Amino acid sequence: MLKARYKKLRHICQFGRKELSKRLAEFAELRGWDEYHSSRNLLLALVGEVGELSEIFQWKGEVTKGLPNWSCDDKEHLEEELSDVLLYLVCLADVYGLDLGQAALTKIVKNAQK
Ligand SMILES: Nc1ccn([C@H]2C[C@H](O)[C@@H](COP(=O)(O)OP(=O)(O)OP(=O)(O)O)O2)c(=O)n1
Repeated sequence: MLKARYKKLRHICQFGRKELSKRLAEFAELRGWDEYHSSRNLLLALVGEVGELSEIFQWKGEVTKGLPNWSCDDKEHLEEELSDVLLYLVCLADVYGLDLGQAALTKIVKNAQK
């Protein structure tokens, strides 16, 4: 049961990661940004986006799970910043030739064994 669920999750992760990687690679190629997507640049861009994500919560105090009091615009902004972090993370893993979805699933298994 658990094995089947893990297999399904792995399949979904792989599909999602491949789709993201493919679209990101197409986008970068179209704009001629390939040469800028070095490990260093992507890492700095990732940190920058984590900063932008943090700014959303800066000085606001704790938020309620599910963000029931947030406006649609604020939630959309949050979605965008979270996505930017994810996209740079996927780009970075692609530069290293790593399967991030698989690595994350493996890490979850390792965490559970600790
Ligand atoms: N060389 C680049 C530059 C950007 N992007 C993509 C990845 C992110 O999803 C998004 C980040 O774009 P911006 O740096 O313009 O950041 P924001 O979208 O957050 O804009 P702003 O900082 O104006 O809110 O664009 C990319 O793949 N490669």
